[in-house]
Amino acid sequence: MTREIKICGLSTPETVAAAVKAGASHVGFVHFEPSPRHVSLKEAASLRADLPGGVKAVLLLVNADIETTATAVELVRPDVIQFHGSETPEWIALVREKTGVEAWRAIGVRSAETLSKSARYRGAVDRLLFDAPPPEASALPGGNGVGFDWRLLASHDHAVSWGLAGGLDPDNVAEAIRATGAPLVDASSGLESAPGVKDPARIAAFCEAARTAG
Ligand SMILES: O=C(O)c1ccccc1N[C@@H]1O[C@H](COP(=O)(O)O)[C@@H](O)[C@H]1O
Repeated sequence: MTREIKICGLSTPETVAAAVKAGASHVGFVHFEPSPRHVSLKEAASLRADLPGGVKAVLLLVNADIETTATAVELVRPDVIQFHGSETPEWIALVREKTGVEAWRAIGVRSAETLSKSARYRGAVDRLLFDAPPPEASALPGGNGVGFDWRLLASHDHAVSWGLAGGLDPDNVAEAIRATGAPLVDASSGLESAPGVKDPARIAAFCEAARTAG
């Protein structure tokens, strides 16, 4: 299987270049002010403009309103919007219909029930991204560097294209792939030397480990 690799929370041309060089299929830009990885729409547009054709730009939004979403699509021209808040299937389907942009919805996986309930996004999204639920004390709905019980995914009958996120790093991504069969893996904080500061060596190691996982 050709496995896709998303490197998220990039904020500099150097780290975007490192992700591209390492073989990422997707690079992600977080537009959410409380995040240490937040980039303005102007910054995201500039980073996106330098991407080579084969690498997809993912813009991460959290419960953005209609104006912000429309401006974001117009300025950044993302290939994908990653909805990482409490966006409903109806809202996402509407945005997708109006913009034509591929839509992913992050789901914080607490239990097998969460997974079965995520089927309500079928038809509204192009991909579900299974992530850990945020720890109680966190101000962020994602990007917390925590994982969840991958065994839940191994026994789940996927009705929608999907990917795996949540606490992935160069040391655990191969095991995560073996445990879940994830067709796409996504990492952010596990590739940093400090919050919001991506480490090119960790990006390269993550991509290599994901590519060569058995
Ligand atoms: O990265 C953030 O700051 C962030 C903020 C708000 C929502 C999601 C966020 N990150 C995304 O969460 C997943 C998992 O991240 P991690 O690897 O556990 O750090 C990934 O898609 C991040 O881009």
